[in-house]
Amino acid sequence: MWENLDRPPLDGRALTRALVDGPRGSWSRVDVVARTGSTNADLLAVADTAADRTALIADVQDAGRGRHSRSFTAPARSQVIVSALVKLPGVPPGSVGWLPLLTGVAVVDVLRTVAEVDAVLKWPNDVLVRGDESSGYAGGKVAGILVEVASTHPVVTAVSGVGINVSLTEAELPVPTATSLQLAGAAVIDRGTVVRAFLRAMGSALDEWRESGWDTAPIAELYRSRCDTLGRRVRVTMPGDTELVGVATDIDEHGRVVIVPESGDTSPVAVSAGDVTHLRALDA
Ligand SMILES: O=C(O)CCCC[C@@H]1SC[C@@H]2NC(=O)N[C@@H]21
Repeated sequence: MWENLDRPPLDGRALTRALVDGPRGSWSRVDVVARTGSTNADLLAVADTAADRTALIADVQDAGRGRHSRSFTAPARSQVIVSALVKLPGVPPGSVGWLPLLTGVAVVDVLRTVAEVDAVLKWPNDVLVRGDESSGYAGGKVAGILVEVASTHPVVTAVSGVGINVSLTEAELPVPTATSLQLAGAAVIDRGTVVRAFLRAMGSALDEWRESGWDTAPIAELYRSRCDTLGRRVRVTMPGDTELVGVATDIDEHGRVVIVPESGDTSPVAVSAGDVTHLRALDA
């Protein structure tokens, strides 16, 4: 299944032309490669010397990396695979954690406006398409984001990697809780169109963040209004496999999700890392 290259390739030249230089949200360099192991790993390897705003798009990725050391794989040419190397001179070290959330907002906005699907965020940065009872479509995770920090001195340098499921069929989904733009009935399932819109949106968001003097409050506001975790009953599995069940009430000023536990000590807990599962509300 993985070696089947029947799906159309990306037009690398057109992407580079459209994204390098020009107005707001542009990139210093955009490379499109036919095949690689991991676009995140490739950019991390050149992080010291590469320019700020270097993007790497892969037509096919063989060893994609996911959060918590998981793998991220799919059939050839069925996903948008893109990583962005950014340098954030003068950003307070504690604010770097907003980069994945800023990336998530850019992905959601592009999926809503270009693909016209009902995209939302599950904290911290899984992108879901909401289900639709009337059509029987169950929804699911359509995109994942992995931010890896290359260095913090002298300049914070990080790679933000995004994988979007574009044309996977039901049988090709890696897990039953995943979905793809095609399965969601998206208006656009052309990978070039989606990745181009994403890099423009991400570039503009980075411009605005830098111009604000790395103010995180506007990102927090954008993030909260797109975050489907808020107000829900959730289970959070934290590093070390400790679990917390309660209601997610806020995203705090550090980007942490605030949970009010439903049993034991019910004081709010701010969680900085973990896997969230959206649960059904308890019966009244
Ligand atoms: O959901 C997750 O666990 C995050 C997945 C992130 C996958 C992307 S695909 C482009 C970039 N290169 C990688 O190796 N990983 C990220």
